[in-house]
Amino acid sequence: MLKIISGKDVNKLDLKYIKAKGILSFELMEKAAEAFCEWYMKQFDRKKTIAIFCGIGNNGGDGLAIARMLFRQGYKICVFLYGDADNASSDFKSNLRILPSNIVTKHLNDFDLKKLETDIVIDALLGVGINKPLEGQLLGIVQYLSNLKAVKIAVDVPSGLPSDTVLEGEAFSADFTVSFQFPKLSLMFPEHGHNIGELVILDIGIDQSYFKEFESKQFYLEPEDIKIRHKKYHRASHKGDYGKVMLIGGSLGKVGAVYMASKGALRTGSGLVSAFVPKCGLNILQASLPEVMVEISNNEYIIDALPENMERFDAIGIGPGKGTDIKSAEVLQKLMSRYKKNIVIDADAINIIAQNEEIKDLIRDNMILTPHVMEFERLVGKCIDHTDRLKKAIDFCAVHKCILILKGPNTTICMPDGRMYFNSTGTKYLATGGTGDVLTGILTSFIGQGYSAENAAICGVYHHGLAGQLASVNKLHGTIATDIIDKIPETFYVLNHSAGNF
Ligand SMILES: NC(=O)C1=CN([C@@H]2O[C@H](COP(=O)(O)OP(=O)(O)OC[C@H]3O[C@@H](n4cnc5c(N)ncnc54)[C@H](O)[C@@H]3O)[C@@H](O)[C@H]2O)[C@H](O)CC1
Ligand SMILES: [K+]
Repeated sequence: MLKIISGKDVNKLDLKYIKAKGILSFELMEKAAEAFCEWYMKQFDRKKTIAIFCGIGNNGGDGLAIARMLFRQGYKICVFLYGDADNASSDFKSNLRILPSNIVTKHLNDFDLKKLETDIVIDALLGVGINKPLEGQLLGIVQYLSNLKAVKIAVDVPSGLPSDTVLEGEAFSADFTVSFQFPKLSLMFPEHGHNIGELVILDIGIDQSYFKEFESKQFYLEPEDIKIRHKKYHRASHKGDYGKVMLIGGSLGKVGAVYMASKGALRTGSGLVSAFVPKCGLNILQASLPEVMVEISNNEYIIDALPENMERFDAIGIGPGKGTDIKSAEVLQKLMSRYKKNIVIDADAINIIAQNEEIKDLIRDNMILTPHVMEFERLVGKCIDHTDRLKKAIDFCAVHKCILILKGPNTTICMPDGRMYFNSTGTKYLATGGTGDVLTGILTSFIGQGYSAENAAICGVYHHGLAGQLASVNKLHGTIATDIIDKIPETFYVLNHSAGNF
């Protein structure tokens, strides 16, 4: 798990580390540049021309070190400087001194960017040291480079993006953002999706123990965090050990949602999965998913009653395809007040809660809510931006003592005590109908298998994102929710047979 600290603390963190290790800050910059080059060389061949844009701070220093290292590996490099080198950081100056003299180096004051021809742009103009929005010449440069037909890579953060808050004005638009040691908080914000591109986090060796003194309850999930939470089963485990769960949902035309949630639960490993649907869902589910036991409500088209003897189940997921009519609302209210084990609340069940304060008051510590951004704002009101959204999410959890999973890029698990876990798996291809239903099934399954609600949320979100990644490898924008379900089992295999991030 990587602690996400403020960009303002990065300098302090570096100092602490270099002091403890007895190394120079220059050497830490070398490590960062080496990590970047190792990643870069795996992605791009030597034929591609590279233009590296360097400011005069340490981000620019990284850029110069990267230029030197890639040049020595036979890559075609041109360096562009911005700012007065006399005022540069000392590690920038050291790197400029040792920049091989046969690297073409130009100052942006003396170069007409329209003449630039390059395959790759590396942006090392500004990092976490930004102290005001971009303006003037620098803004013009960033705008020009953002629109260039080239592969664009941002070092640490896209230049112009503040590390912890929402962007004011403009920032570099990257295809890849390669951030050092931990993702800066703003890289988690949906508002910055088009600035960040694909996010890569590189370890530069600063151990988590150095992060202890920096106040933060925000974390970025890593594969190890999931593996240590997995329950171990033995050779004589029986289906009772894998849990008995129920998924409640569906209405006329939306029975597929319960199908996906139920199949998601089965593929996550539940021992027994039951679905509770309106009558119209019975034949559909029995025919399409014979592994699921189907129970029906009295009404043909909507859920108008609760299943008998709900305590049979180890966990219940409710919401997918359910509808928001009054009868459904009553059913939800009864479930939330009577069922004492864990409940996963999704989709229309969240929409019902958003419209009914009395039901909202029933949210308790045994519940996990899984809204996407729009559902969340229905629940808490319009949010100004993602900073506001995250604050409201944490306040919501503190008041109701529940877990809230805010779905989106870097889906965020918010805990009642203020902790936030940002997911590191997932893909833009998950943004398609039904994927939320799959998550409900996965979460309900994990809880049914005996995971704590917290561990179920962490593992569930991670596996769901990874299944999305695996499913979309060849299908890209054609990936659909049922493809993701089919990849769930493989996520356990992939996770257990690999090291590092995905
Ligand atoms: N542990 C790590 O992650 C490491 C990170 N490294 C890199 O260092 C930068 C941060 O470097 P810093 O010198 O603190 O700041 P910057 O390079 O981002 O910029 C400072 C520079 O820019 C001027 N400035 C600020 N805002 C503006 C603006 N809007 N317009 C123009 N100029 C601006 C400011 O006055 C300074 O002169 C981090 O991101 C990493 O890339 C290290 O390599 C080591 C390890
Ligand atoms: K940058």
